[in-house]
Amino acid sequence: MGPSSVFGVVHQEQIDAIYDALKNSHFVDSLAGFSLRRSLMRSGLSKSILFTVVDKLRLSSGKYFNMSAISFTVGPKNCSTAGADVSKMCAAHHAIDKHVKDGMILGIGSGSTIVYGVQRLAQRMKDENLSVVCVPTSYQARQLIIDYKLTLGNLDTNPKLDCTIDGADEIEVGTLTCIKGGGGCLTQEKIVASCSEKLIIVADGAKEVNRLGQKWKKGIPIEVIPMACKPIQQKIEEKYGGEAVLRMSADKAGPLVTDNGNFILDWCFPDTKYCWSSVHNYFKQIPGVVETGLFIDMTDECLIGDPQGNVRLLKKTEQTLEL
Ligand SMILES: O=C[C@H](O)[C@H](O)[C@H](O)COP(=O)(O)O
Repeated sequence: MGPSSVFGVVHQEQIDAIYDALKNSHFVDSLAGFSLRRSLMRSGLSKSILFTVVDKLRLSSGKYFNMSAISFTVGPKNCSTAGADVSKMCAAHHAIDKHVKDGMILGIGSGSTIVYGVQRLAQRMKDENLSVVCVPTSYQARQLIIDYKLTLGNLDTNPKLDCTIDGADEIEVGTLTCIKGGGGCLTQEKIVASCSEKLIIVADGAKEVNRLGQKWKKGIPIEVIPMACKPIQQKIEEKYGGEAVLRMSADKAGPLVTDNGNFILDWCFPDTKYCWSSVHNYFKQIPGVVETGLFIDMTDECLIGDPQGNVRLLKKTEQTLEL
């Protein structure tokens, strides 16, 4: 156990891990500004850890840091997540800096990575007095837009978007085909992306694979109308094998209900050699299937962050296989 501070017990190992992950990162330069107190309210970390890390960063760089960005960098109990979250943050910051321009209609994706993007956008809006309309892809995204006082749009008033920035669960290098929906959001994400000039995916390196399914073992999310769930399950398993599992809610008894009032089947596929467009088309023609989490030929570029604060650009280099 580490030394005590006015805020309680300080866990030295956790502090060192967070500090090491942050100190050489390029985004440290962009962290100035937000009020310490407001940011602490959002933080999952203890005050002792946050204050100690920020003091170390402040001393080593002579800058004042945005605590909200730092507070989202690690989980409160497990500092091994620091690397992945620094990677997500760098990718999301880079995407906002590179793609967001004044006057834009921007789609805001869902998940944990996009939170960093919204934070960066809020900062840019303030610093540069930008005017950007944000169209959400989920209830979570809508709430983020409201919380960060961004301008909330929708597809009725803004049916054409300049760009959408979103996360992904797995990305196939070469084709940039993605699996999305691990957090239960996929249908609205796909609708908004389909209305956008560009779809930019932001992620950490753990999501990159040569073939879908190499790392993501939770299956392809498929949003279904609840009363059609059982027959859809059977049809999928008969056609392709594997198991289509009804996703259960973590905090309520029973199935997870999506933002659209539907269920999700996670199809855990037995192989990695599929023609994904055929699989997607087969699923889509089953009555009751609303959408699949396969994003094929939609992504324009992926920005992949690493724990050192570098961001790599992935472009599409291969055609998607067609039957
Ligand atoms: O349902 C969730 C969305 O498709 C997310 O964009 C995806 O799961 C990636 O989320 P995260 O950024 O948390 O890895």
